[in-house]
Formats: sequence, C-alpha cells, structure tokens
Amino acid sequence: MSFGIEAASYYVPSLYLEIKDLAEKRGIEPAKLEKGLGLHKMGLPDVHEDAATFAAEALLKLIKDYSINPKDIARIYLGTESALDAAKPTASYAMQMVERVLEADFGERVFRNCDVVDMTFACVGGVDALHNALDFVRVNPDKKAVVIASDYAKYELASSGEYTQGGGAVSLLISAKPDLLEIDNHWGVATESVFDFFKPRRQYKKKDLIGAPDVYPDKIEIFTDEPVFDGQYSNQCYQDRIREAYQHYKDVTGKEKPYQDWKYIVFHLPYAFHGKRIFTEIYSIENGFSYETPDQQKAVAKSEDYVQLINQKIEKTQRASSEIGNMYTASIFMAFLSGLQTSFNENEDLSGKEIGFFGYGSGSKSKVFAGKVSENWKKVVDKWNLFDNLNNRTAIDFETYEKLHRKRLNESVNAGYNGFGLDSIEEENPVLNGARYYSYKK
Ligand SMILES: CC(C)(COP(=O)([O-])OP(=O)([O-])OC[C@H]1O[C@@H](n2cnc3c(N)ncnc32)[C@H](O)[C@@H]1OP(=O)([O-])[O-])[C@@H](O)C(=O)NCCC(=O)NCCSC(=O)C[C@@](C)(O)CC(=O)[O-]
Repeated sequence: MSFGIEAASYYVPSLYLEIKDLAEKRGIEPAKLEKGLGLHKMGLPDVHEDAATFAAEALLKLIKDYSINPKDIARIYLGTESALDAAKPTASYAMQMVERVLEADFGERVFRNCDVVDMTFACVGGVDALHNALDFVRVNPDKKAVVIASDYAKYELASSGEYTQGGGAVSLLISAKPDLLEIDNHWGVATESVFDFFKPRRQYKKKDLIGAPDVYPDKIEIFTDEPVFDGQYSNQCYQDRIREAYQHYKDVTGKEKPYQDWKYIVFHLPYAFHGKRIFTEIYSIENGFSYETPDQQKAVAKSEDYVQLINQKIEKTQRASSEIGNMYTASIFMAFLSGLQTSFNENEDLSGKEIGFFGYGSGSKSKVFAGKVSENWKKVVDKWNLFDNLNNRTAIDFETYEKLHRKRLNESVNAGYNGFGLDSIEEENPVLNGARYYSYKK
C-alpha cells in the first residue's frame, strides 16, 4: 500500500509590490535582489487577510476543486508560525470559515468530528504537519487528512529581511490514494536549538506603548509578527541542518548519492535562489571534494557541472518563489507546485520520477524526505494554473505597501474582494476581547 499526496491547492494573496520599487526606495541595487537573490515580486496580504484567511481559502479550494466530501476529512493539521492567538489554533478559525461556506451543501458544523490542530516549528512546521498526517493515514488507511501550510512572512521595514517578505498557503490532501506523489516512509532529521530567527514574546514597558490601558502591569508581553534574526547566521544554520539531515537520510535509506536520482530537488525557499546557493556544500561532499574560502565556494557555484545541476533539478522549483517571496511553512510546498506546474506546462512526463525535499525551520530543524510522482499527477496539476493566477494579481505602490505594513489602512486596497476576510476584532466585550470575526464574500 502506498501513501502520500492525493490532491493539492494553494492560495496566494492578490496584492504584490515589484521588488525593483522596493530596491529603489531603499537604495539597494535592483540587480542584487533580482539577479543575486532571484526576487521579482513580493506577495502581500490585503487589510482583510491573515494566515487564517489564507488557510481557509486554500482549504476551500482543495475541497471544491477535487470534489472532496468534507466529512471524509478526519484531521486537519496546520503548519504555521503566524499564529493569531497563543491558545486558539489558527486552524480552528480557518475550519470554521470553511464550515460556514459548506453549510448549504453539507449542513452545520461539517468538521464536528474532525481533529484540528496547529503545528509550529518555524518554516518546517508544514513538513511536520505532513509527516504526522502521513503517520496518521498509515495507521488508518481508510481515512484522509488535510495538511495546510499558511503564513505571512513579515519583517521590519528597511531590514535585510524586508525584501524576502511574502505570504500565502498550500493545502494537501493526504491519503492511501496518492494521485500526485507517493511519499516514502524514510525521514532524515537534524535538530539543534539555536537563535538564528525567532519571534519572542517581547516585554515592553507600558509607557512605551501609546494608549496602553491602565489594567496592564508595568511590563506587558505582546506578540509581534516580526522576527528577531541574524541573516548570515541563519544561512549557516540552514546549511548545517540540511547537511546533517541529508546524512541521516542516507543512513536511514542506505542510499549513497540520493539526490542524483531526484528529478527535482525541492527546498524550503526563504527567497528564490537560496536552495541553489546553499546546496554547493552537499554537492561538494557528495562529489568527493571540499572548499575553504568564499571564493572557492563561488567557483563551485559557477562550475559547468553545478550550473547544469541547477538548470535540471532546481531552477523550475524557484519560479513561483521569485513571484511571491517567502511563504515560511508553505514555501517548500509552493516550490514543489512550481516544479510540477512548469513540467505540466512544458508537456513533460514526470510519472514515476523521484522528487527529493529539504525542509528547514529556524530554531532549528531540517527534514529530508522523498517521493515518487504518481501516474495520475496531471489530473491533479490540471486544476492549478499557478503562473496564470500569479499574473492576475494587483500591483501596489510603495506608499500603499508601507501603510499596509504599518497597519495604517482602514479599508482593503481591493475593497471589492471575493472570499474570506477579517471583519473585526472584539474590543468592547471583555470576555471576548481579541476574538476575531470573519465572513465570506461571494
Ligand atoms: C537572506 C539574507 C541573509 C540575504 O542577505 P543579503 O545580505 O541581502 O544578501 P547576500 O549578501 O547574502 O547575497 C546577495 C547575493 O547577491 C549577489 N549580488 C550583489 N549585488 C549584485 C549585483 N549588482 N548583481 C548581481 N548579483 C549581485 C551577491 O553576489 C550574492 O550572491 P552570491 O554570489 O553570494 O550567490 C537576508 O535577506 C536576510 O537576512 N533574510 C531573512 C532571513 C533569511 O531569509 N534567512 C535564510 C535562511 S534561514 C530560513 O530559511 C528560515 C526562515 C527565514 O525562512 C524562517 C523560518 O524558518 O521560519
């Protein structure tokens, strides 16, 4: 019996900022961002959007596009690091939004008996959700689970992370009928606790917070959606963890050079070119040589053989990331969709081809795993139209972007939007303080 991904969907917010507009305003050479890091556009949530609406959109689309009976979904595992609440899972918000839309066809509370939960480990939380969903269906082969990875990657204005921002969600139906990808039960794992990128509950003095009500103690804890990070150190941690997890994967599988058999090497992409920049180390180890200096590393990156490897195994998986930016938990799955959509558009047959994955989450953990593309894959990909949809988004100017970022816009940029949106956050009723209310516009 085989297990894996039966169907997949995604949601990308409809607004974007051209990277060259950001570069110009921040005094950065556009070529550094476009040719150095592979960035073209940055996907951004509108005023009414957040990680819960992204997740709800991706879940509803999955159910509708593949005519899934929602009552057949036994679990919904949501990988996210953009939690809206420290106790109530974002998955519970997303699930309820979708339940209400499905009410007309399936009756009230269609997910009443569904086991719904969030999983958090920075960007690898979506892979953790997938791993656990697969374990669940392996034990219960007659059941189906949904994995959603949903995030808004937000950094401080003018920081070195700003140009890597992005957001959106990917949803996957996991079952014993893997029409898209059969996933092997071999996992390479590497973990080390580090501070490369994290989102602490920072303490602020009340006097620093304009308008803080008197009921708070002198120091209060608040959540922030912007991380504390050290960019170059995070690159190093990523490189170290994927090397260790890949070695573990080789130990577990007994394979000597697994990536050489992979049609695509799919990475967690914090920005489009990250995978190809970081993979030189594993490539060198596997090919029996090493480098010491940055110049030697660059020589490897530019070598004919390595460039060929990028063109064959990585480049197509980068394309969506260049148009969206970091999607945190969803990035690795979007890279997978990008590769498959490109092959589909180019009429390539992927049936039976093996695909390898390098997940990474700051803080830090990597998971390496692989799967085989199923014979029915085209039927699944047929629903995506990924690049057409990315071309249909709305560009915003830099001033609007800054206002959105600072939460200074009261109305959605796309005021006539369709779909899920946040209506309000409770402020009046003390026993509901902070509750979020959403609705669906047809
Ligand atoms: C990602 C960094 C570190 C990049 O940091 P940076 O300082 O902007 O860029 P850089 O100096 O590392 O690289 C610039 C590249 O552009 C090239 N360049 C320069 N000028 C030109 C030019 N004129 N024309 C053409 N190319 C040019 C330059 O040569 C170089 O390419 P290389 O040759 O080294 O491959 C930064 O944006 C950052 O701090 N981002 C936030 C953290 C991050 O994304 N870290 C990545 C690894 S950790 C991770 O993936 C986890 C994460 C972040 O997703 C979070 C989670 O797990 O939850």
